Amino acid sequence: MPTLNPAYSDVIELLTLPPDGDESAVAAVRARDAQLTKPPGSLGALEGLVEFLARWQGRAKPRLDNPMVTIFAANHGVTDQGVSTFPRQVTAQMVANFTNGGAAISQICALHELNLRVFELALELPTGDITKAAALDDKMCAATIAYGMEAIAGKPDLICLGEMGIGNTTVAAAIYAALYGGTGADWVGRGTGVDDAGLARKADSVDRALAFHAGELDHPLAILARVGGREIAAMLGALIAARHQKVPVIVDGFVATSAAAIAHAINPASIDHCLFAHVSAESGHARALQAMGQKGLLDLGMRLGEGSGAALAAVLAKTALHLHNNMATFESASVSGKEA
Ligand SMILES: Cc1cc2ncn([C@H]3O[C@H](COP(=O)(O)O)[C@@H](O)[C@H]3O)c2cc1C
Ligand SMILES: O=C(O)c1cccnc1
Repeated sequence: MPTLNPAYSDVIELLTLPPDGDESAVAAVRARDAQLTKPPGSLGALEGLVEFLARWQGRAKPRLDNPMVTIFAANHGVTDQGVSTFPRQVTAQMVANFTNGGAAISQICALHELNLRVFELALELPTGDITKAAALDDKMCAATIAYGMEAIAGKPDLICLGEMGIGNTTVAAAIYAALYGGTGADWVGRGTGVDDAGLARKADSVDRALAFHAGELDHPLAILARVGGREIAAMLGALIAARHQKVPVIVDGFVATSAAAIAHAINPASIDHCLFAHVSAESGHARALQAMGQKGLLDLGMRLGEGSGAALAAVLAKTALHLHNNMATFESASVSGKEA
């Protein structure tokens, strides 16, 4: 890879040799699962969720005592190009709504006992408009990744990565186009609900951003700084720190996945501890997941962001773990096992 700003050397190091998953913990989970009063494999993906928790927590008996939904919030200069149906102030207003309990994610978390933490990233200071400037300089980008690493310090046993930032479906599309090729039209979707003219403005903004930064997009972290955003950098940091602290990660939709795409482009194995919660209705998400060799767990036609899809996947993980821990075994319930 080309020379990269030295500000990123720690990030590169942490992404280069991430710790492996714990296969003995997975074996222990499988051994217990085989004793539970159900036909083998009958809980399908729920069984895989328990294995996922065991592998990346490094625990034969995985726990979900402190599952955490994180929302990283930031503002984007590219909103000057008319790429969202909502004004930039909505980012801060929704942050207040998250804390006051009025947002969809607040209610999902309240109902299912998930901790919700919101991280505001200089909302009063939108990034540069990517059609004519870098979103962030490299130092700021590296510092924001570092901030994201700190954000998960409260010893969660699972984190869901979510975001809030008016305009951020445009910058996520720009990241995918820069990583995987294609034009803006291949990657943009309707976001908060833009009409056809808005969709065309989004595609054109991505194309102009790629043209403006041409020659500077030769490393995934340069792409993040040039055409990304603060919340995406912070989600990348959280994802990286989680791996090193044995915290499994559930990634939300189109925007959150762009942070994982940056890590994946540097080292595909660096996102092995990430589960992709769902396929967002934002067109482009399915394509991005495919480019990363990933599948979404759920397909609910959701296109909200704010970690909502990830939180619902966490609810399934909680259910799966509860079954794993509390179902009877063939022996304890005196149920006859499989015939040879
Ligand atoms: C009230 C409201 C609540 C939201 N919660 C998440 N988003 C989502 O929409 C935004 C991205 O879409 P775009 O690129 O079209 O601006 C992000 O903030 C995202 O999380 C919301 C958007 C709005 C308006
Ligand atoms: O899937 C997402 O992340 C998404 C879709 C639309 C708007 N905001 C976020």
